[in-house]
Amino acid sequence: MHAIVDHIQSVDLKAGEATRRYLDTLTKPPGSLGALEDLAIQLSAITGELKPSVTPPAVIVFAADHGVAAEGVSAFPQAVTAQMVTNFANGGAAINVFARQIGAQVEIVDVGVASSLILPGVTSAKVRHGTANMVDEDAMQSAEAIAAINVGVAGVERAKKSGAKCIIVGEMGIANTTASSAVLAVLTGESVASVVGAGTGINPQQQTHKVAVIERAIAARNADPQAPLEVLAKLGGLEIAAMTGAYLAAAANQMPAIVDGFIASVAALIACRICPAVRGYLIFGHRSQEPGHDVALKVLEAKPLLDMAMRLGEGSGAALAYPLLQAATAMVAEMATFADAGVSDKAAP
Ligand SMILES: Cc1cc2ncn([C@H]3O[C@H](COP(=O)(O)O)[C@@H](O)[C@H]3O)c2cc1C
Ligand SMILES: O=C(O)c1cccnc1
Repeated sequence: MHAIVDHIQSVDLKAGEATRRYLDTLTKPPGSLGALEDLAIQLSAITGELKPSVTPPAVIVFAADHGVAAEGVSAFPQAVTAQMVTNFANGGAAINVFARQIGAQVEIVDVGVASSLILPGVTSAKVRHGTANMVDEDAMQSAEAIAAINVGVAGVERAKKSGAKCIIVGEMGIANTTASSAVLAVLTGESVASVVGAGTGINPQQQTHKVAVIERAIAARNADPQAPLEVLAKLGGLEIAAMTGAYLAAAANQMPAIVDGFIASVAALIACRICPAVRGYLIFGHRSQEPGHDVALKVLEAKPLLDMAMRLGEGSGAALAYPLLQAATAMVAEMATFADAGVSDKAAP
């Protein structure tokens, strides 16, 4: 992990500025393409290029289980994680559909599913068979968290090698909104009640129980809020760690990463706490309905591209936002300038 962090440089603000100036030479009133222009500027800052390409994108879904599922914090049983991994491998999940729509390759990585099932089409990188129940003991050891981060780094490096120009990471792990809420509450100092939501669809009574479980775990683990790796190891998850590693690797390789919903944003926050320069490489795809997402977006000073009232995960909201990145790059690459098209520029005052 330390090796990858050493490779991360801040985004190239000069390249972004050059694109900002170029955008004003294109045949449109200055600034009229709004947030799409900001996106084009950010993509230039990330890649250092005036006319970068974000095609093809790659989707990597990290799957892992959570010991805290035993506390009854999800509407679904733990077995669903492994069952969904099979569904991903068969191409039947929402993320498979959206990935096909945007021409993305999909890699499914088992970084810590509890079951021992080995499936064709699933990359086996199991660090351990799910985390421990964070109410009783640390979710994982620091070395395991680092190993899971490295699984995420390796995933992005494989995607880059196969030609990917944009990274979308997703997750599957029953009870991972519980782990993410715990991590977020500790890292931000916000109350547990303000970050907890319904996840897969628990009722208000179950939600009160979920808050109590997280509060007990936070008190028992006593993680240092200034130590992101410690917070991740004690209260997080293996797939969350892998996503953190993926964002670090995207930044180290000057690749744009589209962040999905709540869980992805918590992983992104951990990456930014480990290395603040990562932030410039992140594009936030959508606003999830999970209430903690707004808290995470606020501390990351992020404005998501879409607001679709979604609360799925898997990378689904990031995949839906991807065509906007394509539009931003096509705008820069293909629009005529005032000079080229013989269109009169703004009248001099
Ligand atoms: C069939 C199914 C498919 C999913 N795909 C993503 N999630 C999402 O729901 C889970 C988090 O919610 P909680 O903390 O309440 O368990 C994660 O696996 C997340 O990716 C799913 C959940 C289910 C049930
Ligand atoms: O926004 C998310 O990432 C999310 C929300 C609910 C359940 N699973 C994921």
